Amino acid sequence: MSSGPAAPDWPAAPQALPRHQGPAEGLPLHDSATLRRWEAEAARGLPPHALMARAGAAVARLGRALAPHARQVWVLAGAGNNGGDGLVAARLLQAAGLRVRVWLAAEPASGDARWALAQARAAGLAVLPGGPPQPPADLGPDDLVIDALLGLGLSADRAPAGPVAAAMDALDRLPAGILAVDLPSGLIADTGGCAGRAVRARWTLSLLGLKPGLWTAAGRDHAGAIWHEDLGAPAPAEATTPRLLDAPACAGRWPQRPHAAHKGSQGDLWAVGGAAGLSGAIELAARAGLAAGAGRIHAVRLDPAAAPPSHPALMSRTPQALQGEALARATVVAGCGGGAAIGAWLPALIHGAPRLLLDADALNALAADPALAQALRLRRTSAVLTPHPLEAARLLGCTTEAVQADRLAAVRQLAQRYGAMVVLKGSGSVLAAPDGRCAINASGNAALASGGTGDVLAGWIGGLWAQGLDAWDALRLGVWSHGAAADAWQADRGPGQPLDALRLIEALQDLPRR
Ligand SMILES: NC(=O)C1=CN([C@@H]2O[C@H](COP(=O)(O)OP(=O)(O)OC[C@H]3O[C@@H](n4cnc5c(N)ncnc54)[C@H](OP(=O)(O)O)[C@@H]3O)[C@@H](O)[C@H]2O)[C@@H](O)CC1
Ligand SMILES: [K+]
Repeated sequence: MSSGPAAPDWPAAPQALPRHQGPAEGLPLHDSATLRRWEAEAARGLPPHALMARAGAAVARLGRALAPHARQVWVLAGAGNNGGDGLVAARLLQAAGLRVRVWLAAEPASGDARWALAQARAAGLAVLPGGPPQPPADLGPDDLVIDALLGLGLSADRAPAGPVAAAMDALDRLPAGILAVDLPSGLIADTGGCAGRAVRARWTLSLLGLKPGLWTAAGRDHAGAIWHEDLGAPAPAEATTPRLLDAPACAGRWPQRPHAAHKGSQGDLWAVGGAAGLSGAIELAARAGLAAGAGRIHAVRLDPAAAPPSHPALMSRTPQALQGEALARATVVAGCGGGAAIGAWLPALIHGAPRLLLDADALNALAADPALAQALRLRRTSAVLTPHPLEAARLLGCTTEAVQADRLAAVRQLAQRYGAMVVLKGSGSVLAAPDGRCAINASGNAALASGGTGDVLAGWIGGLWAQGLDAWDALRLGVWSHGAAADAWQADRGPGQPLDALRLIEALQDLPRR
């Protein structure tokens, strides 16, 4: 007979899934209102406390896997159901033989969390609400900390104060890895903003459904590596539910390159910009289009005094060359380094280019001229806009802060207002189409925060689009692979180094096309 601790009563629940598993169009990302509704519906068909029991078991199981050498665990639990999940995990981890200490913010109010507390106490855990959050003195780097302070029930409009704030202070100073339950406490599930502040976790186990805020705005900096546990009740998704844009969502979507391909079969890309002093931007876009595999690349300088492209495979053109047959066949990337001069050419491009991507100064021209916006809306074929937050704010007539406060809402509004597909760049780029589809990009890192990487993105998307992909696929693949190239580059070097735009193009060429 075993003399060790009793085996924990792991309730039956599906294994936690690594994040790269899901349907081809991408894992659904659910907003908090939808999850609340779904939680209530799922709970109706289950025995009492089943969802919390499964959630806590999944947290305990993942914690054991992520910190296999942990000897002790410190669980910080709030007074809501997020804390209840933490209390279930605490009980199971203790039953598995770990030394467990629990700090509880206040006496729980909900029935589920009260049940979890009673079970924990019955199992011998000393849990007294309140008191200063004091970590175990000998907590080491291999040990585990569980952040169960705040989850989906966070009130976004008030910064944590009192005991919860004190617990967050304590979490800031710990040597051990932090596993956040459902969300890093303080992170706003729907937007990725922070309610004043948020915990920086090493790992997050997202429960029931994945939340958009884990991947955009401040989410990436706070969530660490993201895991998902659907609690045996995967939330249903609709066509307009945002999707996670990751490697599986892009697999098999690269343009075809048949053996008999020739430059005429791989599309004509025209990069239009290059005002005096800004010719580098257009060259970067054109080179990226070339790297993407477009057949013929034309670099159009709006100012004859601008330097011609230096890459020998690029054709230097005047804007007058882009009309008639050439325009009717073209994929046009307009605005990189375009200066104010691009505005005069936009009506013809909006009217005549079957595939049109607007970036940088073309977006500024669009924001300043309602007639251009109207012409864009009336186009019968797709257009793509690639604003960064400041350009998005100009296009929406609001502040950059307002755009960043709800990036998904902003990109959806842009897609509706301009009748175009839009990527709002920044940490966790968000994408939307006028028909309501949207996505959040999971790839990319801060190495991309350097001059010219946006020009590369525009040309890269254009180069993929020119080869016959549908606009939404070109946008999705282009955004994801741009970030994935930076991730591959960083994986070789570690974080902290910026990636210059020319090296980014090389990294894009090196990316396997699977
Ligand atoms: N839905 C699901 O998918 C499932 C949900 N499950 C779990 O339940 C969690 C949601 O639980 P929940 O609704 O009880 O809310 P929760 O996150 O514990 O927060 C409430 C507590 O926080 C406090 N508080 C709030 N804002 C604050 C602030 N700014 N600053 C300071 N305090 C603040 C608030 O205090 P009060 O407002 O009452 O003063 C109250 O004490 C979810 O994330 C998941 O872990 C799973 O068990 C099963 C499936
Ligand atoms: K949490």
